Order: sequence, then C-alpha cells, then structure tokens
Amino acid sequence: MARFEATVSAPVNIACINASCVSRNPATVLILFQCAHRYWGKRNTALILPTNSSLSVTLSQDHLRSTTTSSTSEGYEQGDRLWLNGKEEEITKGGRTEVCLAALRKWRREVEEKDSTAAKMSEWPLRIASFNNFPTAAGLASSASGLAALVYSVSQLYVLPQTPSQLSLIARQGSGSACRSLFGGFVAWEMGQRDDGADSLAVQVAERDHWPEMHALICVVSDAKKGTSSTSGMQKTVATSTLLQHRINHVVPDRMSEISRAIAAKDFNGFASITMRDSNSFHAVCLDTAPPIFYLNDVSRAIIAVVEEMNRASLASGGGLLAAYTFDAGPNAVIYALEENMPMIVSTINEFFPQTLDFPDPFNMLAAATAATSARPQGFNNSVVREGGWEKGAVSRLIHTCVGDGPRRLSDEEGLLTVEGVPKTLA
Ligand SMILES: Nc1ncnc2c1ncn2[C@@H]1O[C@H](COP(=O)(O)OP(=O)(O)OP(=O)(O)O)[C@@H](O)[C@H]1O
Ligand SMILES: C[C@@](O)(CCOP(=O)(O)OP(=O)(O)O)CC(=O)O
Repeated sequence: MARFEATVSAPVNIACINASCVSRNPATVLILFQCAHRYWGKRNTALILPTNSSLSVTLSQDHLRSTTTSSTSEGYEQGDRLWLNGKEEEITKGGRTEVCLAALRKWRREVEEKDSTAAKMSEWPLRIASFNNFPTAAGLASSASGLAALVYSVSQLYVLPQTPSQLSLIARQGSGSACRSLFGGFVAWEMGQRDDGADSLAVQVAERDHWPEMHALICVVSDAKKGTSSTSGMQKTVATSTLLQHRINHVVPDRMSEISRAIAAKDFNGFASITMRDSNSFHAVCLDTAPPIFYLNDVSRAIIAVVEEMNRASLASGGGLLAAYTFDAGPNAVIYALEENMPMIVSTINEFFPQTLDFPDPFNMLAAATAATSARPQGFNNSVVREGGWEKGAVSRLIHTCVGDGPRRLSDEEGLLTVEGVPKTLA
C-alpha cells in the first residue's frame, strides 16, 4: 500500500507590536505603523481576520518548537486523526483543524488534476502527530507554532507549490498568530481589506540575519493552561472594551516612524520602548474588558519593575535601554535584549527570582561571563524588588533563545508516526 509522510518543525513567534496598516518595501525593511497594539480582536471570527495588522519576532527552533509528522496512505482506515503530545485530539467537523486540512486537500487536488501520475493523496486519510517541547496553551504561543507546523507538514507531504505567504492564509485559519510562524526573522501579518481574507497574510519584513544579536529570555511564571484562552479573551475585549476602540482609532504617527526606523537601523532603544508600551497597552485593554481579564500576576509585575529599573539606571548613567519585556495572554515574561546584555539580565533574574529548574545556558554565556559583563547598571535600586525577594520557583525556569528561522523539513528518521500511522510513543 502506498504511504507517504513528512516531518517538520515550526517556530514560536512573539508579537512585539501591532499596526493597523502595514506597507512594505522588502529591500529596505520599511514598515509603516499606524498604531501600536498586538493581535487582539477579529473582524471575522470564522475566517480569523484581525482588526489590525501585527508584527512579531520568530524565536529559534533550537530551543522552542512544534515538531509534526503528517502521513497519508490509501491503506489507512477512513477519517483523519491527530495526536498532540501523545494524546488524541478530536478533529471536530467544521472546526479549525478540519478547515485547514480541507484547504490543503483542495490545493493537493489541483496538483493531481494537473499531473495524472501524482498519487491521489487528496482522497486518502491523514494521520498527524505533533509534539511541543514547551508548555502547551500556557500563553507561550503554542497555537502559533503548532498550527504552522501542521500546515507546513501537510504542504510538504502533498508537495504543494504554494509560497509561505500563501500557506500563511491557511495557518491563519487554524490560529491567527500561526500565520506569522511560517517565516523566520521579523514578520508582519498584514490584516488585509478583503472580506474573503485573501489578502490577510504574513510577510517577512526582515531576515533573522538582519539582526541576529536580538535575543530573548522567557521567564516561565506558570506553565499551567491559562483560564481565558486568547480566542475567547479577545472577543470579549472586542465586545466590551472602549479602550480598544480608542487604540484602534487613534493613530500615533511618531510611533510609526520610530519602530520602522528602529528595525531597519537595529536601534534597540526604539524597538524596546515601543515593545514595552505595546505590551502594557495590550494588558490595559484586557483590564478594560468586562468582566476584566487578568493575564499578568504579581510575579509578572515584579519582572516589569526589575526591567524598568535596569533601564532607568542605565539611562541615568548615560547608557541606553538594556531590555524590553513583553507578555502575551499569560503571566510569562519574554525579555528581549541584545546578546551582549544577556549575562547581566540572566544573573539579575536568577538573583531576584531563583528557579526550581537549573538554567540550561544554551549559549554557554554564564561560563564566559565576568563580574563586569554581569554587573547591573550603576545606581540600580534593589528596593524595587519586594523585601526578602521572591520564593524559589516564582519563576520556575528560564528559556534563553534568539531570533530564529522559519519552518524546517526534518528527516524521516525524526518522524513521530509508525508505518501503521500511530504515534511511536503509543505503539
Ligand atoms: N503542536 C500542535 N499541533 C496542533 N495544535 C496545537 C499544537 N500546539 C497547540 N495546539 C492547539 O493550540 C491550542 C492552544 O492555544 P492557546 O491560544 O489557548 O494557547 P497558546 O497558543 O499557548 O497561547 P497564546 O497564543 O495566547 O500565546 C491547543 O489547545 C491546541 O488546540
Ligand atoms: C496575545 C497574542 O499572542 C494573541 C494570539 O492569539 P491566537 O492566535 O492564539 O488567537 P486565535 O486566532 O483565536 O487562535 C498576540 C499575538 O500573538 O499577536
């Protein structure tokens, strides 16, 4: 019996700013931002069309990834099946996964119609197994990497000719933020104008190699499944928050030019200040939702205080901003910083938020760190941290990563399915 499979990995992306209008010049990385708030609201919930465009940084798959194997065979029993982290997930009729698979099958059918020798894979059942190497549904963008990996793996299985931007149209319907995980580097999701969503897609605005010094430290405050999913949270905000309307409708031209110049010029100060302001604005509209949504907790706010104090002390002693915090729909902080400042940031977080899990130090940074590279800026005020410090485990672990590449095709040896089409872990 004919059987085919493809294994891929796809990256997480973390939004740093959103824009209500993005125009692009790929040669110069020119993006014009009209206002600054991340993807938080849909104008069409079925097609997943956002109320504004957004921009994110793709994080390295060396540290955070979804790995997905898709396989198809004329010998499989009827019906598609999906396993996530070893547990079977129902593919509900008309649900997001089914919508993605139907769209991919349609494109495969076009391939088969053009080439009569192509295997009739579009008629065969699919078996898909996926594994996230980080917490699922905890506000660390697992739906982004997960749905991007699903779409990319099936597109590889079906040998589809579509570009990553075209594939992003399908990933978007699996989870909005997933469309941005089809690219590495710095990625915009252009909201588009059309009612059918054909122009609501992701484009790469800068390669990873444009600014490889951009690193990120994820402080895992909680890896429990969050109480309010992004999907339901953002719809409650759209329905009830007047602040959201204010932000959508009021353009901030200075901010537009500042962020576009910041990325093109690799200006960390500009990037950091807008990223932090955007994160705070996003959590302000969550609070303005009725009933209010609280994604940040006391530990998240304490991390904000430490980063703000680092930056204040640095500016006061004539330096620039050292770090930028941003929080998705959960309490976990993502701290962006240039590589050279990471030893100081990691040692500061270690001191104030001792973890339960050892820091793996993937860049061997601590071994090379000296007293000078780990020193906090002069004048840093320790009293911003609560007296006695935070108990061990308030931040359970740190994940150090950097800007990364787009989805990768992996070898069949790395496949997650047996030839019978069940996860190897269950066989
Ligand atoms: N590897 C994967 N393959 C397929 N689906 C996945 C995968 N990982 C996550 N998902 C889907 O995404 C859902 C989690 O999405 P949710 O938006 O609630 O959390 P999150 O993406 O981790 O957080 P956020 O988007 O707010 O940062 C899971 O319940 C599952 O349906
Ligand atoms: C806070 C965010 O991470 C929200 C992500 O929302 P999702 O993409 O998970 O929502 P759905 O489209 O309903 O699946 C901001 C962002 O990534 O831009």
